Amino acid sequence: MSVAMGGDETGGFVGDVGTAVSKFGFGGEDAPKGVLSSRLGCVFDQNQAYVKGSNGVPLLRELTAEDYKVPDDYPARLHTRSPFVAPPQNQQCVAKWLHGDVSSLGAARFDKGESCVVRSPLVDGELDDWDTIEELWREAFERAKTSGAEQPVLAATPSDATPKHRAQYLELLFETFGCRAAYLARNATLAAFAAGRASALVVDCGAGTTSVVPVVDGYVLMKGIRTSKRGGDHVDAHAHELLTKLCGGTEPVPRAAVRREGRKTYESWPEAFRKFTQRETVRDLKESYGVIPKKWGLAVGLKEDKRQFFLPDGTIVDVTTDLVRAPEQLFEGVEEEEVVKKEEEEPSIKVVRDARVGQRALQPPQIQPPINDPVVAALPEMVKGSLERVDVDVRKDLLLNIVLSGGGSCAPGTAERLHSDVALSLCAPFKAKIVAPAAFERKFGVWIGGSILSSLGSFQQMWLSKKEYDDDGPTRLVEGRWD
Ligand SMILES: Nc1ncnc2c1ncn2[C@@H]1O[C@H](COP(=O)(O)OP(=O)(O)OP(=O)(O)O)[C@@H](O)[C@H]1O
Repeated sequence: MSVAMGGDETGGFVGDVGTAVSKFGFGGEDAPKGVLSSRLGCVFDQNQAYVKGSNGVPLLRELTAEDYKVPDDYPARLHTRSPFVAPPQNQQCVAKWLHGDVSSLGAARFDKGESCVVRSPLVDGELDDWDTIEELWREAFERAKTSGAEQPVLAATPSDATPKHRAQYLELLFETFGCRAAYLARNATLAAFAAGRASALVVDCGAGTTSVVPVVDGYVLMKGIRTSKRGGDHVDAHAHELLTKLCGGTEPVPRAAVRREGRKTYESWPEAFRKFTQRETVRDLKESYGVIPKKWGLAVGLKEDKRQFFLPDGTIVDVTTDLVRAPEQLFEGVEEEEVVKKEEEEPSIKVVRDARVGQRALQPPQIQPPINDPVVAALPEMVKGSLERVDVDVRKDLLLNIVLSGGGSCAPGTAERLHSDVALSLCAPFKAKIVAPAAFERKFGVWIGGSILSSLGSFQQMWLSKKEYDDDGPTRLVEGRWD
């Protein structure tokens, strides 16, 4: 039995936890009330850890040297998955979460000889760190002065979230937060709703990943999902490299180090934390200077007021066109073996985008490799690959409704470039239309879609009640109802 909510009770509390930014607020409103950084500083209790007891129940015990052993896959993770400090093997007790300016707060900890790791709720687009997800919801409820018991809660999940992760999400909402009613919606469906469409091909450029997701009549066509690890974080890493070269090989000094007089401890910060703080400067630069040429191969001019950039320590950098074009990385595909080569011998990276687009324009459509294949595909290729996986009948409609969503799609020129490259790679008589909402709506599109959905009168019977949860359990509910 579903909970029917009527009258003033429509709306609920809506949350979209992202890799870099989490958005929370009340359904029915135009914008999220709270926009929180998803990257949280985490200070562990130095002496205690949770370990699994024989019956699976978490036990608290003193840490041993064994717990601090760096996992075997540490360097690989550092490079390919997350730029942050890896926690010890066993899960330690969190002594304190740091919200807000994690760089400064973390730096202060290091000054005092304490440690701080930075954690993110998603890794490679997958819900990964449930402690961080819980903490973000807790903080959001507190700031909004509400709770799961007071009103229904709608949570946005990645479009390709697995049933296991969706069941875990339900457990979190019903058991940890005592929700009386909840609903899980997929990101792409919500972004399409926000753009006023029930059917669309949603191109979501987030921080951790970029995905292309076909949505038809409000349902995600799972087989058509294409995901790439090239998101805003990847662009930041690329811009970081270019900026360091421009500074003569010296890494930019992070703001947190400048504020802390003389930056005495800066060099001794752990490598991963230093990178995290440096990326903030790079992100500022990318968001205020970054552009994508409207057509492939087009030159980019530097505006008079955007030829120089002030680093936090006062150094002035002469900006280059390569640097402002960093967001163009989303349109470039690279073979994974070549990425590996790049680590060993610097200039061997080969961009395959131009070759591919040029050839594909003359060739009939080809069968694409499977979803999440080892190729880091360029955005237009992902669009094409996604369309090739869905029914021929819906392709035309999807092509006329390519909806841009996510903060990473806000770089000027993204919509025009996508249109140009998609037209070039399609070689079919189809026309493509890009729906590019205003930057604000792109950044918060998923949340806005959740806000619209949760306040529709016809949606109120869709909430899942606590009784249903208790009767069926999360796994059965997820399988039977949402997947
Ligand atoms: N004007 C801009 N130009 C380029 N990138 C931008 C701009 N504004 C924001 N971004 C980038 O968008 C990303 C954040 O977008 P968004 O909030 O959609 O991601 P997220 O939801 O946290 O990540 P994900 O969807 O991968 O989980 C960051 O990488 C940010 O730097």
